[in-house]
Amino acid sequence: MSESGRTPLLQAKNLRLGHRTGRTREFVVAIDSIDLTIDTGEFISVVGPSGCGKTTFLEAVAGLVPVASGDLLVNGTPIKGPARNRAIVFQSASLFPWRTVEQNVWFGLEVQGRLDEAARQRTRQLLHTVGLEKYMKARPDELSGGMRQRVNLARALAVSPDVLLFDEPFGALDAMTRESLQDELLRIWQADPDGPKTTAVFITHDVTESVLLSDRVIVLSRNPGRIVADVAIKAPRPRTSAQWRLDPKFTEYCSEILDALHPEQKAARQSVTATSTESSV
Ligand SMILES: Nc1ncnc2c1ncn2[C@@H]1O[C@H](COP(=O)(O)OP(=O)(O)OP(=O)(O)O)[C@@H](O)[C@H]1O
Repeated sequence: MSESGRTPLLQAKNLRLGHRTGRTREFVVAIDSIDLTIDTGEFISVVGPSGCGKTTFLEAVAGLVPVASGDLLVNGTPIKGPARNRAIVFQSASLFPWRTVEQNVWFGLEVQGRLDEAARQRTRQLLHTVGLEKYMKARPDELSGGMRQRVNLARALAVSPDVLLFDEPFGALDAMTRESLQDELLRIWQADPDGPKTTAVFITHDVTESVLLSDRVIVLSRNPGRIVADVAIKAPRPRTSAQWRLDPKFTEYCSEILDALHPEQKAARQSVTATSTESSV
């Protein structure tokens, strides 16, 4: 059990990650000496400068990048490779163009040999949740970028993973679509009255997005990535986007995270009286 009394879903202990590159296969460190515990049901965002190792961390949790040293555990078990209990939502929706929307959503269940009536029912329910039930029979090329990303999200949720990994899922969308999908994700995440069963690790460059969605925001330093701040976002759930964005505490959290990201700019930021909350790393 962790301090919160909840079961740790994910644990990193003195974790070091990197990549072998070039002809000499030289090891380049991406993440260094990270200690992190994530509880079941928590929504965690990871922010940090470009190249600090956010994607590398996510890929290691997905089992796509090996652990160089230290430990990386899911449910107390070392991660050795990809597994059913972890699903990724990438920046660009990687849908099969020849399959309909519903066939894309139930793809993971089909691969697992679980495509029964309950799976079809779950698919319909998820498409209703993401507002796409009318498009069940459509092909991906008939959808907008935002709609495709909704299908992507429904597909990841369909396999009921223990942990859902988001690699800047809204990064390629225009500002309005991004905001509406952020609101939607917030709603979906809080839809279960017993609390979310899925744990989320969400990579983003957008500080406001991290504060909007998360229970905690982890701030990484420049390459190699080390944790420089772990900010608990104490906003009650269910929270609504419109209400939470206008709360003065929302701006305070954004400033705290920006200060951790760019300590050299802290004094300049404090001298600006009217600060904008639309901030990217
Ligand atoms: N496949 C790879 N082979 C070699 N080096 C890599 C590979 N992928 C990433 N790196 C290096 O590892 C470091 C961390 O990269 P990573 O993509 O994890 O950072 P990031 O924080 O996600 O960056 P960004 O925000 O720009 O997406 C960088 O120095 C990068 O050049």
